[in-house]
Amino acid sequence: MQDRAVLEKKVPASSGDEALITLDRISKSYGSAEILNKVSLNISKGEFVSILGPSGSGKSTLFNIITGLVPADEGTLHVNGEIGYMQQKDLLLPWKTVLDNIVLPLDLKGFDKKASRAKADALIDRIGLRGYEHRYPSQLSGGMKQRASFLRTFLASGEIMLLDEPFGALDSITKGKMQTWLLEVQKELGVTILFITHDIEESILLSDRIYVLSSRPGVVKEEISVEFDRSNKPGRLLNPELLMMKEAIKGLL
Ligand SMILES: Nc1ncnc2c1ncn2[C@@H]1O[C@H](COP(=O)(O)OP(=O)(O)OP(=O)(O)O)[C@@H](O)[C@H]1O
Repeated sequence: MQDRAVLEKKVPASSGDEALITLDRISKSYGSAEILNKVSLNISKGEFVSILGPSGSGKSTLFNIITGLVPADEGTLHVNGEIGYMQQKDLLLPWKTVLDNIVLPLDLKGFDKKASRAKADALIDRIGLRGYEHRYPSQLSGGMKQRASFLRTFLASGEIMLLDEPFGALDSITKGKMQTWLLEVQKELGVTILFITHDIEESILLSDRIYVLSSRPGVVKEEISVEFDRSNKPGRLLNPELLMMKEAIKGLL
């Protein structure tokens, strides 16, 4: 008999490099289409891990399984902490102000409105939106909207963030700025990030580890550790070993 996927939630531990998410041989099909085949991966506290794969390799399906939105057919899943899921689009509500959008999940959970707003306000400077908190999403640039969406996800979850191609729709200059910003903010807030991308360079720039997923069905082809200085972003991309890594990853996809 096949194992059913199990979602197990435990109380998060305060320290150590324990695994926050562990997937063991997760498989998923839609009808006769096999989307994921025995995908195993893990992410420990404080890590930045990317799932890199071509369009249609099942990356978003994997996130939907981790968050419990979609059941897996086979395999086991352990989640140790609160997960926040930021999807490709910012999904800000156009009729609410930036601040009201950011605190929306807290309002929905029934938290004290004043306290939630104070909590968000304390982080508005950090996401570079001071002066914009009472504006509407249509008055913000693409990068600003993604930063607002990031803070909303962070406040709602706080510990493990699943980011599904958050910079996919941004121009390359804004994307570069957002990548630098994300690394800084991850360090400051101490969050663990699982990140979806189909951009090889982006995965090398941001990640501690990369899982390379093949297409049809999604299979983990390689797990790569990126052991380079992440504080020096431009230097990272010019590092000859990283250029070789980029070429090697290209060969896998
Ligand atoms: N609910 C569903 N029913 C049927 N097929 C689905 C469903 N959700 C996803 N699929 C199919 O599963 C495959 C993988 O989709 P998924 O969105 O997970 O890939 P992805 O790697 O995230 O792609 P992209 O990079 O384009 O977002 C696609 O072929 C998609 O059409």
